[in-house]
Formats: sequence, structure tokens, C-alpha cells
Amino acid sequence: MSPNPSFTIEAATDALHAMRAARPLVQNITNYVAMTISANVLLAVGASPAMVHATEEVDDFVAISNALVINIGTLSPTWIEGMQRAAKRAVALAKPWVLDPVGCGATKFRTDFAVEMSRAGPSIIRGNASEIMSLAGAAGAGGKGVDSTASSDAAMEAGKALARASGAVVAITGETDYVTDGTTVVAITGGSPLMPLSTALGCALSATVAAFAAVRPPFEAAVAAIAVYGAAGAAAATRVTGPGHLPAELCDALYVADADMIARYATIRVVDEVNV
Ligand SMILES: Nc1ncnc2c1ncn2[C@@H]1O[C@H](COP(=O)(O)OP(=O)(O)OP(=O)(O)O)[C@@H](O)[C@H]1O
Ligand SMILES: Cc1ncsc1CCO
Ligand SMILES: [Mg+2]
Repeated sequence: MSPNPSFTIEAATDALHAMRAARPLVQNITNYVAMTISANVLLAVGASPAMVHATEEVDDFVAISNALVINIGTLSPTWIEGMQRAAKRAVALAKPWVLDPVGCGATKFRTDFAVEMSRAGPSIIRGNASEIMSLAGAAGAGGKGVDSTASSDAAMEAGKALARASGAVVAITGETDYVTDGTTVVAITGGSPLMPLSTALGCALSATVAAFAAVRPPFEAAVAAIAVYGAAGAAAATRVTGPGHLPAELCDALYVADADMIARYATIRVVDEVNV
């Protein structure tokens, strides 16, 4: 089978160049832990971040943004209205938006709201394996707070089911990252086992996916963003002795990411394709 031209290192590199040329404004309704690293990652990779969540201004801000992230990491009742309103506005204006269902499965409050948001028309849902399994209602999701206890391989069927049910492209991260629209599955390698030891690097990835969704359709955007981020993460990991300096090295690697880095440190493979 010849490679699908949408899901190659070359396509990911083209998407990176298009994203940098556009310098999209990415609105982040994200958690307190992830705000600074998400903004720094977006700036380093070539996008323009803004952390804006007040109910009073989300209608206006979604209108001027090129993409939106809704991340439920530090969820509280005062944030919920802004998230609901932003999602509705993004759908009405056909702006791409990414749901990061942080900690889905940990509590009923969080799971119920993640399920509600998954039904509110996200373009892409990006989470770790336990979060995606829990959001899909699959058995064996596990999870420890916001950390995954399941492998991304174990979450693949749940990810496909969630994509079909929600209409969103679903990205499951872990040792191997998977992106699916419910029929096709693309596997991406890269990254480092140090990445889950540095907080909010998944959240910052969701923000990066949103930046790419400003210039590419959801499936291509998710694959390209994850490949670029995974390559930069792997390159960064060669320069550190532990997780402490990883976020800084990740930003430096994203800043200089190019075709050579992506080809050297990431792979993209269509693992399951129906009707092609
Ligand atoms: N074992 C691993 N080997 C290589 N890369 C990994 C590994 N685990 C995670 N990653 C990478 O780390 C990044 C974040 O994914 P992860 O699944 O840790 O997100 P997360 O659990 O949502 O993180 P957080 O909630 O802290 O933001 C992704 O780019 C992913 O590919
Ligand atoms: C540690 C943590 N707690 C709530 S959100 C967050 C960031 C990683 O998801
Ligand atoms: Mg997460």
C-alpha cells in the first residue's frame, strides 16, 4: 500500500510551515498548571497564544481567534459557563476547537462535563489513554488523577468508538500516539518517557494541535502537530539529564523544528485504513 500523502513526514513539515506563516491566534481555556508552558510552546512553534476564559468575553474572543482549546484540568463551576459558551460560539463560527478531557474518569463531576463537551462538536479530542477510554465509556480505563495507567495501544478501539460517536478526530497519546477518525488509524512515534514526568506537556500538545487545526483539516492537523511535537520532544530529551529542563529544551527544539528533525526523530504510519 502506498503511503497516504496526507499522513507523511513531508505533509507534517508542510503543515508546520503553513502554520508558522499564518501565526494563528489560539485561544486557550486551560488549566492553571498548563497556562505558561502552553503559551511558551505555542510561541516557540510559531503561533500566537492567548489565555482567555471569562464568560463575558468568550463570544468576542472566539470571533477573533483562529482556533480554540478547551482543557478541563482545573475545572470549577465558574469556568464551566465560559467553556460551554466558547464551544457553542466556535461551532457557530466554524472555528476549529480541541477538547482536552484532563482527568476524565477521576470524578463524576469531571467525567460528566467531559462527556458533555465531547458532544458539543469538538474538531479534535486529545487525551491520554485512560482519559480517552473513560470518555468512551470503555472498561479498564484506570487512571490516577490526571495521569494515565493504561497504554495507548489498549485505548485504540475506545478511541475509534469515541471518534464515531462524537464526530471528532480522536488523538490518544502515550508511548505511541494514535490519531483516528473512527475508520483510519495513524500511529506516530517520537517523544520520550521523560515527557509524562514533566507536567502539562500533554496540555501543551493539545494547544499545538489547535494551532495546526487553524491551517489544516482536523485529521491532518492532529497527525502533523503530534509528529512535530514528538520529534521535538525526542530531540529535547537528548539534551537533558532528567525531566526538570525538558520544557525549556522542548521549546528550543520546537523553535528550530524542521524537516530534518521530524524525519530523524518521528515516524508516521497508517496502521488501519478502511475504504481506501
Ligand atoms: N512513554 C512515552 N514515550 C515517548 N513519548 C511519550 C511517552 N509518554 C508520553 N509521551 C509523549 O508525551 C506527550 C504528552 O503525552 P501524555 O500522554 O503524557 O499527555 P498527558 O497525560 O495528557 O499529559 P498532561 O496531562 O501532563 O498534560 C506526547 O507527545 C506523547 O507522545
Ligand atoms: C497536574 C494537573 N492537575 C490538574 S491539571 C494538571 C496538569 C496536567 O494535566
Ligand atoms: Mg493530560
